[in-house]
Amino acid sequence: MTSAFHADASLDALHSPTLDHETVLVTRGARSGLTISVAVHSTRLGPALGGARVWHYGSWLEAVEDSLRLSAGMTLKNAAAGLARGGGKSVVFVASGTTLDDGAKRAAMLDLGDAVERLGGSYQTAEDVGTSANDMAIVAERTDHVCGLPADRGGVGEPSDATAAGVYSAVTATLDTVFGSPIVRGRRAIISGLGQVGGRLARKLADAGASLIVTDVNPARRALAHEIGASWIEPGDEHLFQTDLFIPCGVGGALSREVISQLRCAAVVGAANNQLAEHDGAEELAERGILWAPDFIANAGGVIYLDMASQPGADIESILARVDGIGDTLRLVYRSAKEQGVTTLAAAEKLAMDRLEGAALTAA
Ligand SMILES: NC(=O)c1ccc[n+]([C@@H]2O[C@H](COP(=O)([O-])OP(=O)(O)OC[C@H]3O[C@@H](n4cnc5c(N)ncnc54)[C@H](O)[C@@H]3O)[C@@H](O)[C@H]2O)c1
Repeated sequence: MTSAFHADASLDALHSPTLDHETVLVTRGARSGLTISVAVHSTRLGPALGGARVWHYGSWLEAVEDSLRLSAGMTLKNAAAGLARGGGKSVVFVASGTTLDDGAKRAAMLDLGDAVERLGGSYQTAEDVGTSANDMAIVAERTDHVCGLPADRGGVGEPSDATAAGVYSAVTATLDTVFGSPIVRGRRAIISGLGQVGGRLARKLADAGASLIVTDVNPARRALAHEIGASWIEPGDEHLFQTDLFIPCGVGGALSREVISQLRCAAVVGAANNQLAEHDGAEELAERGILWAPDFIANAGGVIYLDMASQPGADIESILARVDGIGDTLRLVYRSAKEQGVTTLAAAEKLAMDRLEGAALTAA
Protein backbone atom coordinates (compact mmCIF):
# COMPACT_ATOMS: atom_id res chain seq x y z
CA MET A 1 0.00 0.00 0.00
CA THR A 2 1.30 3.42 -0.91
CA SER A 3 1.26 5.86 1.96
CA ALA A 4 0.46 9.52 1.47
CA PHE A 5 3.44 11.65 0.58
CA HIS A 6 4.49 14.24 3.09
CA ALA A 7 6.25 17.16 1.47
CA ASP A 8 8.47 17.68 4.50
CA ALA A 9 11.87 18.99 3.52
CA SER A 10 13.16 18.40 7.05
CA LEU A 11 11.96 14.80 7.13
CA ASP A 12 14.91 12.50 6.75
CA ALA A 13 13.34 9.90 4.51
CA LEU A 14 16.57 7.93 4.65
CA HIS A 15 16.01 7.26 8.37
CA SER A 16 12.44 6.10 7.87
CA PRO A 17 11.93 2.60 9.39
CA THR A 18 10.70 1.17 6.08
CA LEU A 19 11.29 1.99 2.45
CA ASP A 20 8.15 3.56 1.05
CA HIS A 21 9.36 3.21 -2.54
CA GLU A 22 9.16 0.24 -4.87
CA THR A 23 12.69 0.62 -6.21
CA VAL A 24 15.57 2.98 -5.60
CA LEU A 25 18.68 2.67 -7.72
CA VAL A 26 21.68 4.63 -6.50
CA THR A 27 24.64 4.31 -8.80
CA ARG A 28 27.92 5.97 -9.65
CA GLY A 29 27.98 6.93 -13.32
CA ALA A 30 30.70 4.97 -15.15
CA ARG A 31 31.59 7.93 -17.38
CA SER A 32 30.80 10.95 -15.23
CA GLY A 33 31.65 9.57 -11.78
CA LEU A 34 28.52 11.37 -10.54
CA THR A 35 26.04 9.82 -8.12
CA ILE A 36 22.68 9.20 -9.78
CA SER A 37 19.56 8.22 -7.89
CA VAL A 38 16.53 6.86 -9.73
CA ALA A 39 13.57 6.45 -7.40
CA VAL A 40 10.39 4.62 -8.40
CA HIS A 41 7.81 5.33 -5.73
CA SER A 42 4.82 3.54 -7.21
CA THR A 43 3.79 1.80 -10.42
CA ARG A 44 0.30 1.01 -9.17
CA LEU A 45 -1.35 3.13 -11.86
CA GLY A 46 1.20 2.33 -14.59
CA PRO A 47 4.88 2.81 -15.42
CA ALA A 48 6.36 5.67 -13.40
CA LEU A 49 6.87 9.02 -15.16
CA GLY A 50 8.88 11.89 -13.73
CA GLY A 51 11.72 14.16 -14.75
CA ALA A 52 15.48 14.02 -14.26
CA ARG A 53 16.94 16.76 -12.10
CA VAL A 54 20.56 17.86 -12.29
CA TRP A 55 21.13 19.95 -9.20
CA HIS A 56 23.57 20.98 -6.49
CA TYR A 57 23.35 19.37 -3.06
CA GLY A 58 25.55 19.34 0.02
CA SER A 59 26.02 15.56 -0.22
CA TRP A 60 24.96 12.63 -2.40
CA LEU A 61 22.65 11.47 0.42
CA GLU A 62 20.73 14.74 0.13
CA ALA A 63 20.36 14.09 -3.59
CA VAL A 64 19.03 10.58 -2.89
CA GLU A 65 16.62 11.99 -0.33
CA ASP A 66 15.39 14.57 -2.84
CA SER A 67 14.75 11.80 -5.39
CA LEU A 68 12.68 9.94 -2.76
CA ARG A 69 10.65 13.04 -1.95
CA LEU A 70 10.18 14.12 -5.56
CA SER A 71 9.20 10.64 -6.78
CA ALA A 72 6.56 10.30 -4.04
CA GLY A 73 5.23 13.69 -5.15
CA MET A 74 5.01 12.36 -8.72
CA THR A 75 2.80 9.49 -7.54
CA LEU A 76 0.35 12.00 -6.14
CA LYS A 77 0.65 14.33 -9.13
CA ASN A 78 0.06 11.64 -11.75
CA ALA A 79 -2.80 10.08 -9.77
CA ALA A 80 -4.53 13.41 -9.12
CA ALA A 81 -4.18 14.30 -12.82
CA GLY A 82 -5.97 11.07 -13.72
CA LEU A 83 -3.00 9.62 -15.64
CA ALA A 84 -2.31 5.89 -15.91
CA ARG A 85 1.19 6.59 -14.62
CA GLY A 86 3.06 5.91 -11.44
CA GLY A 87 5.52 8.19 -9.68
CA GLY A 88 9.26 8.27 -10.22
CA LYS A 89 12.09 10.79 -10.41
CA SER A 90 15.81 10.78 -11.02
CA VAL A 91 18.43 13.09 -9.58
CA VAL A 92 22.01 13.64 -10.68
CA PHE A 93 24.09 14.93 -7.79
CA VAL A 94 26.39 17.84 -8.58
CA ALA A 95 28.53 18.96 -5.66
CA SER A 96 27.92 22.52 -4.46
CA GLY A 97 30.28 24.97 -6.12
CA THR A 98 30.98 22.82 -9.19
CA THR A 99 29.57 23.17 -12.69
CA LEU A 100 29.29 20.61 -15.47
CA ASP A 101 30.85 21.57 -18.80
CA ASP A 102 29.29 20.19 -21.99
CA GLY A 103 31.42 17.03 -21.92
CA ALA A 104 30.62 16.29 -18.27
CA LYS A 105 26.91 16.94 -18.85
CA ARG A 106 26.88 14.57 -21.81
CA ALA A 107 28.63 11.89 -19.74
CA ALA A 108 26.08 12.38 -16.95
CA MET A 109 23.15 12.04 -19.38
CA LEU A 110 24.58 8.83 -20.87
CA ASP A 111 25.02 7.47 -17.34
CA LEU A 112 21.46 8.48 -16.51
CA GLY A 113 20.27 6.60 -19.60
CA ASP A 114 22.07 3.46 -18.42
CA ALA A 115 20.53 3.77 -14.95
CA VAL A 116 17.02 4.23 -16.38
CA GLU A 117 17.54 1.26 -18.69
CA ARG A 118 18.44 -0.94 -15.72
CA LEU A 119 14.92 -0.42 -14.35
CA GLY A 120 13.52 -2.20 -17.40
CA GLY A 121 10.72 0.24 -18.24
CA SER A 122 9.21 0.65 -14.77
CA TYR A 123 10.35 4.29 -14.98
CA GLN A 124 10.35 6.75 -17.88
CA THR A 125 12.39 9.92 -17.54
CA ALA A 126 11.95 13.43 -18.99
CA GLU A 127 13.10 17.02 -18.39
CA ASP A 128 13.20 18.71 -15.01
CA VAL A 129 15.28 21.45 -13.39
CA GLY A 130 18.73 21.37 -15.00
CA THR A 131 17.81 19.21 -18.00
CA SER A 132 16.52 20.04 -21.49
CA ALA A 133 15.05 18.29 -24.52
CA ASN A 134 18.58 18.09 -25.97
CA ASP A 135 19.73 16.35 -22.78
CA MET A 136 16.90 13.84 -23.20
CA ALA A 137 18.14 13.15 -26.73
CA ILE A 138 21.46 12.08 -25.16
CA VAL A 139 19.66 9.91 -22.59
CA ALA A 140 17.85 8.28 -25.54
CA GLU A 141 21.20 7.03 -26.85
CA ARG A 142 21.16 4.56 -23.92
CA THR A 143 17.47 3.84 -23.28
CA ASP A 144 14.06 4.01 -24.93
CA HIS A 145 12.43 4.88 -21.61
CA VAL A 146 12.61 8.64 -22.08
CA CYS A 147 10.19 11.25 -23.39
CA GLY A 148 10.30 14.97 -24.13
CA LEU A 149 12.88 14.59 -26.94
CA PRO A 150 13.32 17.50 -29.41
CA ALA A 151 10.84 17.63 -32.29
CA ASP A 152 13.62 17.07 -34.84
CA ARG A 153 14.31 13.76 -33.08
CA GLY A 154 10.66 12.77 -33.40
CA GLY A 155 9.93 13.82 -29.83
CA VAL A 156 7.26 15.98 -28.23
CA GLY A 157 9.64 18.65 -26.92
CA GLU A 158 9.87 20.26 -23.51
CA PRO A 159 6.83 20.31 -21.22
CA SER A 160 7.28 23.84 -19.84
CA ASP A 161 4.66 25.50 -22.08
CA ALA A 162 2.04 23.06 -20.80
CA THR A 163 3.18 23.45 -17.21
CA ALA A 164 2.89 27.23 -17.48
CA ALA A 165 -0.56 26.89 -19.12
CA GLY A 166 -1.68 24.62 -16.26
CA VAL A 167 -0.40 27.03 -13.61
CA TYR A 168 -2.18 29.87 -15.39
CA SER A 169 -5.42 27.89 -15.18
CA ALA A 170 -4.68 27.29 -11.47
CA VAL A 171 -4.11 31.03 -11.00
CA THR A 172 -7.52 31.94 -12.46
CA ALA A 173 -9.29 29.23 -10.40
CA THR A 174 -7.56 30.56 -7.29
CA LEU A 175 -8.49 34.18 -8.03
CA ASP A 176 -12.07 33.06 -8.61
CA THR A 177 -12.16 31.25 -5.27
CA VAL A 178 -10.64 34.11 -3.30
CA PHE A 179 -12.10 37.16 -5.05
CA GLY A 180 -15.18 35.73 -6.82
CA SER A 181 -13.70 36.56 -10.25
CA PRO A 182 -11.06 34.77 -12.35
CA ILE A 183 -10.00 37.99 -14.06
CA VAL A 184 -6.25 38.54 -13.97
CA ARG A 185 -6.24 42.16 -15.14
CA GLY A 186 -5.33 44.50 -12.32
CA ARG A 187 -4.29 41.72 -9.91
CA ARG A 188 -0.93 42.08 -8.18
CA ALA A 189 1.39 39.08 -8.05
CA ILE A 190 4.98 38.22 -7.16
CA ILE A 191 6.75 35.55 -9.19
CA SER A 192 9.83 34.03 -7.58
CA GLY A 193 11.86 32.16 -10.21
CA LEU A 194 11.80 33.20 -13.88
CA GLY A 195 13.07 29.98 -15.49
CA GLN A 196 11.40 27.76 -18.07
CA VAL A 197 8.03 27.82 -16.37
CA GLY A 198 8.16 31.02 -14.33
CA GLY A 199 9.31 33.01 -17.38
CA ARG A 200 6.48 31.71 -19.55
CA LEU A 201 3.92 32.26 -16.81
CA ALA A 202 5.18 35.81 -16.26
CA ARG A 203 4.64 36.59 -19.95
CA LYS A 204 1.11 35.16 -19.86
CA LEU A 205 0.16 37.06 -16.71
CA ALA A 206 1.67 40.30 -18.01
CA ASP A 207 -0.22 39.86 -21.31
CA ALA A 208 -3.43 39.39 -19.30
CA GLY A 209 -2.85 42.68 -17.49
CA ALA A 210 -1.48 41.57 -14.12
CA SER A 211 0.80 43.89 -12.21
CA LEU A 212 3.93 41.85 -11.55
CA ILE A 213 6.88 41.96 -9.19
CA VAL A 214 9.48 39.37 -10.20
CA THR A 215 12.76 38.01 -8.90
CA ASP A 216 15.32 35.29 -9.59
CA VAL A 217 18.67 34.29 -8.11
CA ASN A 218 19.99 34.49 -11.67
CA PRO A 219 20.48 38.21 -12.43
CA ALA A 220 20.34 37.49 -16.18
CA ARG A 221 16.59 36.98 -15.80
CA ARG A 222 16.20 40.68 -15.13
CA ALA A 223 16.04 41.29 -18.89
CA LEU A 224 12.73 39.46 -19.03
CA ALA A 225 11.31 41.65 -16.26
CA HIS A 226 12.23 44.70 -18.32
CA GLU A 227 10.75 43.21 -21.50
CA ILE A 228 7.33 42.47 -19.96
CA GLY A 229 7.13 45.63 -17.86
CA ALA A 230 7.41 43.87 -14.49
CA SER A 231 9.15 45.35 -11.44
CA TRP A 232 12.38 43.51 -10.60
CA ILE A 233 13.48 43.03 -6.99
CA GLU A 234 16.50 41.23 -5.57
CA PRO A 235 15.69 37.72 -4.29
CA GLY A 236 15.25 37.07 -0.58
CA ASP A 237 12.47 39.27 0.71
CA GLU A 238 9.96 38.98 -2.11
CA HIS A 239 7.37 37.35 0.17
CA LEU A 240 7.19 40.55 2.25
CA PHE A 241 5.39 42.53 -0.45
CA GLN A 242 1.64 42.97 -0.18
CA THR A 243 0.02 41.35 -3.23
CA ASP A 244 -2.93 39.23 -4.26
CA LEU A 245 -0.80 36.22 -5.21
CA PHE A 246 2.60 34.81 -4.34
CA ILE A 247 3.80 32.54 -7.17
CA PRO A 248 6.80 30.29 -6.34
CA CYS A 249 8.48 29.03 -9.52
CA GLY A 250 12.01 28.28 -8.30
CA VAL A 251 13.14 25.16 -6.49
CA GLY A 252 11.28 23.54 -3.57
CA GLY A 253 11.03 24.54 0.08
CA ALA A 254 10.16 28.22 -0.55
CA LEU A 255 7.34 28.09 2.02
CA SER A 256 9.28 27.75 5.27
CA ARG A 257 7.63 28.42 8.62
CA GLU A 258 9.22 31.87 8.71
CA VAL A 259 8.16 32.78 5.18
CA ILE A 260 4.58 31.62 5.81
CA SER A 261 4.38 33.73 8.97
CA GLN A 262 5.49 36.80 6.98
CA LEU A 263 3.51 36.37 3.75
CA ARG A 264 1.23 39.29 2.87
CA CYS A 265 -0.85 37.78 0.08
CA ALA A 266 -4.31 36.27 -0.27
CA ALA A 267 -3.15 33.05 -1.98
CA VAL A 268 -0.09 31.08 -3.05
CA VAL A 269 -0.15 29.26 -6.38
CA GLY A 270 2.93 28.32 -8.35
CA ALA A 271 4.90 25.82 -10.40
CA ALA A 272 7.62 24.83 -7.94
CA ASN A 273 7.53 21.24 -6.70
CA ASN A 274 7.54 20.58 -2.93
CA GLN A 275 6.85 24.19 -1.97
CA LEU A 276 6.17 23.42 1.69
CA ALA A 277 9.37 23.21 3.71
CA GLU A 278 7.38 21.39 6.41
CA HIS A 279 4.25 19.31 5.95
CA ASP A 280 2.33 21.30 8.57
CA GLY A 281 2.96 24.43 6.48
CA ALA A 282 -0.44 23.72 4.90
CA GLU A 283 -2.09 24.18 8.31
CA GLU A 284 -0.10 27.35 8.99
CA LEU A 285 -1.18 28.81 5.65
CA ALA A 286 -4.82 27.92 6.36
CA GLU A 287 -4.59 29.45 9.86
CA ARG A 288 -3.32 32.67 8.30
CA GLY A 289 -6.27 32.65 5.87
CA ILE A 290 -3.98 32.22 2.86
CA LEU A 291 -5.35 29.88 0.20
CA TRP A 292 -2.64 27.45 -1.00
CA ALA A 293 -2.89 25.64 -4.32
CA PRO A 294 -1.21 22.25 -3.72
CA ASP A 295 1.81 22.22 -6.03
CA PHE A 296 1.25 18.73 -7.39
CA ILE A 297 -2.18 19.81 -8.65
CA ALA A 298 -1.17 23.21 -10.04
CA ASN A 299 1.97 22.08 -11.87
CA ALA A 300 0.67 18.88 -13.50
CA GLY A 301 0.41 20.42 -17.00
CA GLY A 302 3.86 19.22 -18.04
CA VAL A 303 3.33 15.61 -17.11
CA ILE A 304 -0.16 15.63 -18.67
CA TYR A 305 1.43 16.92 -21.87
CA LEU A 306 4.30 14.41 -21.85
CA ASP A 307 1.98 11.49 -21.20
CA MET A 308 -0.72 12.42 -23.72
CA ALA A 309 1.56 13.77 -26.46
CA SER A 310 3.62 10.56 -26.39
CA GLN A 311 0.55 8.42 -27.20
CA PRO A 312 -0.05 7.43 -30.83
CA GLY A 313 -2.55 9.77 -32.56
CA ALA A 314 -2.17 12.45 -29.89
CA ASP A 315 -4.38 15.47 -30.50
CA ILE A 316 -3.09 18.83 -29.29
CA GLU A 317 -6.59 20.28 -28.72
CA SER A 318 -7.49 17.47 -26.29
CA ILE A 319 -4.15 17.88 -24.52
CA LEU A 320 -4.65 21.62 -24.07
CA ALA A 321 -8.21 21.07 -22.82
CA ARG A 322 -6.95 18.53 -20.26
CA VAL A 323 -4.21 20.93 -19.11
CA ASP A 324 -6.77 23.70 -18.80
CA GLY A 325 -8.85 21.32 -16.66
CA ILE A 326 -6.27 21.80 -13.88
CA GLY A 327 -8.30 24.81 -12.78
CA ASP A 328 -11.39 22.60 -12.37
CA THR A 329 -9.44 20.00 -10.38
CA LEU A 330 -8.20 22.77 -8.13
CA ARG A 331 -11.71 24.14 -7.65
CA LEU A 332 -12.74 20.63 -6.57
CA VAL A 333 -9.87 20.53 -4.08
CA TYR A 334 -10.76 23.97 -2.67
CA ARG A 335 -14.42 22.97 -2.36
CA SER A 336 -13.73 19.66 -0.59
CA ALA A 337 -11.22 21.33 1.75
CA LYS A 338 -13.87 23.87 2.74
CA GLU A 339 -16.69 21.34 3.07
CA GLN A 340 -14.61 18.88 5.09
CA GLY A 341 -12.80 21.48 7.17
CA VAL A 342 -9.35 20.23 6.13
CA THR A 343 -6.36 21.85 4.47
CA THR A 344 -6.12 22.06 0.69
CA LEU A 345 -3.13 19.70 0.96
CA ALA A 346 -5.22 17.08 2.79
CA ALA A 347 -8.01 17.44 0.22
CA ALA A 348 -5.56 17.09 -2.69
CA GLU A 349 -3.83 14.10 -1.12
CA LYS A 350 -7.23 12.46 -0.62
CA LEU A 351 -8.12 13.03 -4.27
CA ALA A 352 -4.89 11.31 -5.34
CA MET A 353 -5.16 8.51 -2.77
CA ASP A 354 -8.77 7.77 -3.79
CA ARG A 355 -7.56 7.29 -7.36
CA LEU A 356 -4.72 5.04 -6.17
CA GLU A 357 -7.02 3.01 -3.93
CA GLY A 358 -9.54 2.81 -6.78
CA ALA A 359 -6.84 1.28 -8.93
CA ALA A 360 -6.06 -1.22 -6.17
CA LEU A 361 -9.74 -2.20 -5.95
CA THR A 362 -9.97 -2.61 -9.71
CA ALA A 363 -6.89 -4.81 -9.70
CA ALA A 364 -8.19 -7.00 -6.80
N1 LIG B 1 9.55 22.45 -16.31
C1 LIG B 1 8.37 21.88 -16.07
O1 LIG B 1 7.61 21.57 -16.98
C2 LIG B 1 7.95 21.67 -14.63
C3 LIG B 1 6.85 20.82 -14.40
C4 LIG B 1 6.40 20.67 -13.08
C5 LIG B 1 7.05 21.30 -12.04
N2 LIG B 1 8.13 22.09 -12.31
C6 LIG B 1 8.78 22.73 -11.18
O2 LIG B 1 8.74 24.13 -11.37
C7 LIG B 1 9.93 24.72 -10.86
C8 LIG B 1 10.63 25.52 -11.95
O3 LIG B 1 10.94 24.61 -13.01
P1 LIG B 1 11.67 25.15 -14.32
O4 LIG B 1 11.61 24.04 -15.31
O5 LIG B 1 11.15 26.49 -14.67
O6 LIG B 1 13.15 25.25 -13.79
P2 LIG B 1 14.29 26.29 -14.26
O7 LIG B 1 15.55 25.74 -13.72
O8 LIG B 1 14.18 26.58 -15.71
O9 LIG B 1 13.87 27.62 -13.48
C9 LIG B 1 13.98 27.79 -12.12
C10 LIG B 1 14.35 29.25 -11.91
O10 LIG B 1 14.26 29.53 -10.51
C11 LIG B 1 15.41 30.29 -10.15
N3 LIG B 1 15.61 30.09 -8.73
C12 LIG B 1 16.14 29.02 -8.08
N4 LIG B 1 16.14 29.23 -6.75
C13 LIG B 1 15.57 30.44 -6.55
C14 LIG B 1 15.30 31.23 -5.39
N5 LIG B 1 15.61 30.80 -4.17
N6 LIG B 1 14.73 32.45 -5.56
C15 LIG B 1 14.42 32.91 -6.80
N7 LIG B 1 14.67 32.21 -7.93
C16 LIG B 1 15.22 31.00 -7.81
C17 LIG B 1 16.52 29.76 -11.03
O11 LIG B 1 17.57 30.70 -11.15
C18 LIG B 1 15.77 29.56 -12.35
O12 LIG B 1 15.77 30.72 -13.17
C19 LIG B 1 10.75 23.57 -10.29
O13 LIG B 1 10.47 23.41 -8.92
C20 LIG B 1 10.24 22.37 -11.07
O14 LIG B 1 10.42 21.16 -10.37
C21 LIG B 1 8.59 22.29 -13.58
